[in-house]
Amino acid sequence: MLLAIDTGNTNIVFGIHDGNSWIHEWRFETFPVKNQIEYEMFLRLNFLEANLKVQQVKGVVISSVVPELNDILSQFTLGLISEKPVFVGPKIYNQLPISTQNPYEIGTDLIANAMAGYTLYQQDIVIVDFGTALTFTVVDSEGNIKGVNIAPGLKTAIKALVGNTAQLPEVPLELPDSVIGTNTTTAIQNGVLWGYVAMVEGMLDRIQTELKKDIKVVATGGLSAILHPLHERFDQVNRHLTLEGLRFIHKAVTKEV
Ligand SMILES: Nc1ncnc2c1ncn2[C@@H]1O[C@H](COP(=O)(O)OP(=O)(O)O)[C@@H](O)[C@H]1O
Ligand SMILES: CC(C)(COP(=O)(O)O)[C@@H](O)C(=O)NCCC(=O)O
Ligand SMILES: [K+]
Repeated sequence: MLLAIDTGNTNIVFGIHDGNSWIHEWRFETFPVKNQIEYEMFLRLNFLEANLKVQQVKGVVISSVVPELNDILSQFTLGLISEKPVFVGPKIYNQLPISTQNPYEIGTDLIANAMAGYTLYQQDIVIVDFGTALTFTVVDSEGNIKGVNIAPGLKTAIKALVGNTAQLPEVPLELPDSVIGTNTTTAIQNGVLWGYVAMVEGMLDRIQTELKKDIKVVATGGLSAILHPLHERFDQVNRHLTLEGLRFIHKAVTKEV
């Protein structure tokens, strides 16, 4: 069994892969940061509930875009599992079939997304990740990461709006049927959510125009289901794409299946 840890700015996702599929996915909020023992307790409890033994884990792979957590994460996994974790970062990039122009200026979750996109499809692809940030990662059919675009994620955009205005409230992340808002709630929902539908469509169009070719689009991330009108524009929504990428990275680095 493989334990893959995807540490984002909102959630730490712990995925357990049994060689065939992701049999468990546990989410733990990233902030406030906890100590080693709390992460260990969280995992041990989940293992217990899932009727699994920690000793069944034969490999660990970790991505973190929250540097203050890096040491805590590798330390606590070493306390549980003697296998040294594969920590995604520039030091291991030369062992991967993908390449990036700027290894110190790309999130390791985006490296994982690119690795999954390349390994699964081996064609020009853009991965749209709806997390705390909304990211577009463009990878060509040879595995070269052409570039990345970063925008505020859906919740992040609404939080910024609410935080910077006196009268605007938090609203549910639901797309109204009519694109013209008729009250405060639908005004914000339309402005942000339909606005983001248009932004994602426009961004994909511009990427294709610049590359002068059709490019496959795969969506992932906790908020990938919200903008459902985009789903006809996506070739696929794959909620496990980042975990998949981590699994492929672990495989490439350890040469294990
Ligand atoms: N299974 C889920 N169902 C609905 N919303 C989710 C789920 N998982 C995550 N989210 C929401 O999606 C947002 C982004 O999550 P995620 O993609 O995990 O972000 P990050 O990788 O930046 O930590 C979060 O605000 C979270 O509340
Ligand atoms: C773009 C991100 C904030 C996305 O994070 P997430 O939404 O998954 O929490 C993350 O990949 C990151 O911090 N990247 C660093 C990019 C850079 O150093 O240029
Ligand atoms: K993420």
